[in-house]
Amino acid sequence: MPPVAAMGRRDLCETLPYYRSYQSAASTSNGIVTAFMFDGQGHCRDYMDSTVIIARTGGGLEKDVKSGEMKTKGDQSENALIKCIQNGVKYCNPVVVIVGEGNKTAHCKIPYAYNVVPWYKSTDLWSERDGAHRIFKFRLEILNEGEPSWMRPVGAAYQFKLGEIGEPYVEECPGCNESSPQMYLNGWMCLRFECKLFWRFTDGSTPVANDLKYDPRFLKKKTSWKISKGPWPLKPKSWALLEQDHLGKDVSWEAARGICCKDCGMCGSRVHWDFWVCPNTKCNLKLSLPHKVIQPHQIRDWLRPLSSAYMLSEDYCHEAVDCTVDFAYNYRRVKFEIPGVEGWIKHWVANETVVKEPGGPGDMFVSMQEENCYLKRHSMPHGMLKGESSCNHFTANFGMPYKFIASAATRSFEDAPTAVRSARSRMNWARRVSVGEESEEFNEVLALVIFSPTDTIPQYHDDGESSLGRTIATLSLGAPAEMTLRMKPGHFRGTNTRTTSGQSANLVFNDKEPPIPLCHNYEARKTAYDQLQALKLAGDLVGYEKRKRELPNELGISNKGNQKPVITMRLKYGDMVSMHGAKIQTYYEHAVTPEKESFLRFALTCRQILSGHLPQSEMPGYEIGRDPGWYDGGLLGVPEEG
Ligand SMILES: O=C(O)CCC(=O)C(=O)O
Ligand SMILES: [Fe+2]
Repeated sequence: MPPVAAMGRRDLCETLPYYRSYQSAASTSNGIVTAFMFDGQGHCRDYMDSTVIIARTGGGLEKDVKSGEMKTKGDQSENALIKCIQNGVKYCNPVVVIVGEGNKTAHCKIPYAYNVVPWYKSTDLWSERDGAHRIFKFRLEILNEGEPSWMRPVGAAYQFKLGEIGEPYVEECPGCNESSPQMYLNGWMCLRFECKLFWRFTDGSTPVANDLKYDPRFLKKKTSWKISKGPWPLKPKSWALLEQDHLGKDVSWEAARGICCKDCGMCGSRVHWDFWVCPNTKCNLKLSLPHKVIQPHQIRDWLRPLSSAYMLSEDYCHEAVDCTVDFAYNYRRVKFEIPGVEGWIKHWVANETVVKEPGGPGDMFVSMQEENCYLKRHSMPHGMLKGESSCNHFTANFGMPYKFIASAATRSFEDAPTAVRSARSRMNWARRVSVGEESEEFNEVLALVIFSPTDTIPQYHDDGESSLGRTIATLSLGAPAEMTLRMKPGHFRGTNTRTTSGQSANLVFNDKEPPIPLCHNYEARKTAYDQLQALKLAGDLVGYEKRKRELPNELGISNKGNQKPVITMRLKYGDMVSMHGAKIQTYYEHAVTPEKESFLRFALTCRQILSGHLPQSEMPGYEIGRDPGWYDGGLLGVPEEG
């Protein structure tokens, strides 16, 4: 059995530090290749046994229309991968090999979707011809022949040991005066692409591709390296399981990714926030993941100390956005109104009185770390990779089901951690004081963990759909993050059509909603929109469709480029953002990016899910009662002024 294996690409790439390549076969960084994957159809002269591999480098292939096979498209160039292989030969850097179940070259049983074979030496890199084109080939040789390998066929005929057949035959090229080994039994030839005698036998003839047979002296040569061990254990120790000497490291994205089972070697992504289960059903090892609780004061920015006065706003917005500020209940409230969009966005900047109140954001942050929050990376059904795919961020949903999470994974408020219940109550209070007592109560809370600035989580999205009420509120706990709002591409540019050519002739004018101020070419699009509506009203549907196709060209509408954010809010510990008005979600989208790597941030977002819109099959099996919460932010003393 392989020392390390995986059932899917996500599990593999999230677990192995030496294999982080989701698409290409080689995993490279900083001029080195750390691992090669051999999966699928190889090249006709590819070779693989338990000690030697010969392959062509990937790239430069295209699908043959007739046979469906991948064929060489043009000359391969000396790209970054070639440099990495050259470096491997030059600096004696060993590489790991991963054999996929689709491999057609290995003559052994391939147990799992992906299987790790211990270290190899990169020994040779040379050029050949494939039809009229140049290709690169390389040879790998096992680093430690004495180590048992799962690739060795049991009971197979005798296999020559490396070096047993003798040294390869070496000849000096009369064209370039360079010496090189004979690679094919058919005869010696110079395999330096630059040489005028490249790809020719000494009698001047050129090889017949399918007749070429490797010279066993070259194939089974033993390359002398002074090392016989790879630099790292093949089964990596996960960051999540190590003693942490640096607070917050156990919640870094690197620690959150995946774990290699210490018992069976199966790689598995970390799907649950607080535990890990081996995906190998014959093993099922379950590990609880240690976490050192981060106290609120440990992530405060000492350049921005908290006090019981009103804290600063570090927000900014487009000059056309109407921005007003008021001070209430210990919050500086910055209200943004976007031209043409009914509703508002309000940033509630919290002070120390709020953050430190008993049961307040400080205690909630600790509760989210100490209590069972059921946080999980939910699966993405239409992933492109082999095996399971999932979102990068950990979420948990409580109360009514919400679009991002299957109803089966939603839990009742009775099951929710204290922080989730008090967040609901706190945000219901904020809703009552800013929208009105009679507004619909929040009946759903989505908890979300964000910790890596490289992963803007969630990516630009809106929080609106027909089953949602008009108000959304979110509470930030932990490290600061930046929330940005921008107009959706289709509304900003005036077309939803995507064309690969980017030609405006193929685009269709977007008239689902009228254009609004701040969109591209507003005035002209508004006039065009009114004309289109008039055609529709007059029943001229042919004219209407024709105009929809003519307008993008006339108005210079393209489907390229992204629009800039119109509102940027720096969300700090205990801050809330409320958004009121359905059209904000129709026209605008938002994203939240954490600022500091490795430091934890939770967002608790409340929504009103209108039950009438959910099919009976998606209704939860529990009652969602009224919020029993008592929270009243008005009971806290406010800063004294004057
Ligand atoms: O991270 C946040 O503060 C907001 C998260 C969000 O946009 C959402 O849950 O829909
Ligand atoms: Fe959102």
